[in-house]
Amino acid sequence: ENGSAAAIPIDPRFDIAYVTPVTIGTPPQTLYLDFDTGSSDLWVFSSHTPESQVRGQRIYSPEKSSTAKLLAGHTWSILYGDGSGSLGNVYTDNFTVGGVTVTSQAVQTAQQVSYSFTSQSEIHGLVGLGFSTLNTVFPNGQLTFFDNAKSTLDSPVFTADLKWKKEGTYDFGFIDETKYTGEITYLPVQTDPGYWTFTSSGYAVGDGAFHPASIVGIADTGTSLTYLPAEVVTSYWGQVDGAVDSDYYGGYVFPCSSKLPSFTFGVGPANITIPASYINYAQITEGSPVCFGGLQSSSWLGVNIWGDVALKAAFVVFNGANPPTIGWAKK
Ligand SMILES: O=C(CCCl)NNC1=[NH+]CCN1
Repeated sequence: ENGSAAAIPIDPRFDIAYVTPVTIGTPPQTLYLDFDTGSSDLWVFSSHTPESQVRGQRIYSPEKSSTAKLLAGHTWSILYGDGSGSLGNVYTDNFTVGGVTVTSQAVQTAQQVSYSFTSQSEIHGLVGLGFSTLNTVFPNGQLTFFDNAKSTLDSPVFTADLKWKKEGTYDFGFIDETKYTGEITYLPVQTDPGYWTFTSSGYAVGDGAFHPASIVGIADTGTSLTYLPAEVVTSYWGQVDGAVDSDYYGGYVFPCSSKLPSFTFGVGPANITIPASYINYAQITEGSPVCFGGLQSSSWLGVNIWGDVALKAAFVVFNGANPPTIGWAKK
């Protein structure tokens, strides 16, 4: 059975993250979760989360679900690239997204969450869509929702159609031809250690020359911005009046009044262009004349991340066949 679910930006001002409605248990409990191709744990705020760490989030209460079963002796603990994290224990229960149901999905209930999760009331947990090898449940790693659902889908794929300051969609099991233009370019995926890792064929700043390069990075719906090698982002921000790489603000900032170029990245023989407006990410604080860039250096990260700023410029196919591939199309 295929499915389709909304990807809703959690903030009307800028696209920090996108959440998608899911139901868990019997009777169904609805939560809004952040679908994250950059990790592989499905965890939720729960009745096991200390109330001091819950600030407006909906919670999953396994004790209120007749189909919930404790996965005895199993725990989990995850740390994300941005320093946020959470930990807890594990149940299995019925899990439905956009009409696709997995019975006995591992649902990781949080017993601790870091402050950045506590402070974001619109995110009630995450659904990892990376490869299951990254799952942190101990002693037995669990399968992602997509790995569990794959065999019931018409095709072992899911697609991301994220949008700038608008609601997009995640589709499961099929490719909706109305959501993109031209052809989809498929690239090989390196599945070790478990991210959707692919190699971009280069970049261009605005209308400038295309620079062939091999940029190895991950397609990560769970990261807001895009982090690329220092020489790439330096050549981009060098074209922006007043842009500086600020230690104080923790990245490239620029005068909100400055004109930004677009950014184009290669996907095989094709390319995707990120409009300048997507890279004008946000004012430092409400009303500030200082703006924070959506394109930042990856040098401190150790990995290049094609986050939402890049993904929302494309229609992206996460093909879970053997071998997996990733498809990119303009839209
Ligand atoms: O952790 C990462 C980066 C992996 Cl290199 N992405 N996913 C995510 N989820 C919450 C914050 N970031």
